Amino acid sequence: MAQLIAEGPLALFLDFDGTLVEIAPSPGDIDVPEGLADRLRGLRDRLDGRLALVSGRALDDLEMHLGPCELCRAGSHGASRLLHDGSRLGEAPEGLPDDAVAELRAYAEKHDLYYETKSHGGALHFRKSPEKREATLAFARNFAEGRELCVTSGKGVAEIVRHGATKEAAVEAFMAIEPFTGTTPVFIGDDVTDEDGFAGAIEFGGFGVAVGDRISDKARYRLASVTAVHNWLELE
Ligand SMILES: O=P(O)(O)OC[C@H]1O[C@H](O[C@H]2O[C@H](CO)[C@@H](O)[C@H](O)[C@H]2O)[C@H](O)[C@@H](O)[C@@H]1O
Repeated sequence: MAQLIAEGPLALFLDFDGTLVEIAPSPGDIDVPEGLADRLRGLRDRLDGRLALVSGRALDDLEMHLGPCELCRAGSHGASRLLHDGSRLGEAPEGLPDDAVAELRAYAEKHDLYYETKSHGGALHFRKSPEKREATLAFARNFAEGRELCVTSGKGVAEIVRHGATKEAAVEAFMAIEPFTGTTPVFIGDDVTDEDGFAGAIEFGGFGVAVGDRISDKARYRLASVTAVHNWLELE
């Protein structure tokens, strides 16, 4: 980090689950290291404000776990973006219609999955029953077809999202404004949707860093674990 910062102005984009916090059996079970928000604010200051969290979670969910964070942040896979002072960057995300949510909930209940409401879509979690992966993804794809929605898959989850809700779009939105613009972006993430974030970083002359074992198509570097991320970012 110190070497990169010394080489030129750097912007950091950080995924949340699986990157800053360990994956847990269900979304509400994560263990957020004490003082994480404080340490991220320290890193933000070290980067003169050029740090943004980019998560699949809805922003209110992210803040429920982190506390008021005063960081630039994108939630809902990039669809909802706030600046560090809480002002909005771009449009607010649009939720799914009530009948669509009811149908997704009913499917989750019937198949004993956890349904997570998102401000831009919904997520069917099958982490506790990995054998349900293919059937859940097939249902989600079929559901999205014809509704102008699309499906993203992640670790133990099938998510129904609106088109354009990508981490690449989030990187592009932040890189278009001060203090990010003209700097070199680095995106760190562990999951499939982070590939879009890596693409966004590459677009602006930067690079991606993959976390964990997942084979990445686009990342230039790898960090082995959440602990390695904390060490590299000097968040300890
Ligand atoms: O982009 P991220 O910040 O990494 O968010 C991706 C998804 O994270 C959450 O689900 C994942 O983490 C859960 C807790 O560790 C885990 O139980 C689940 O299996 C994972 O898919 C979150 O619930 C989703 O909304 C995010 O999209």
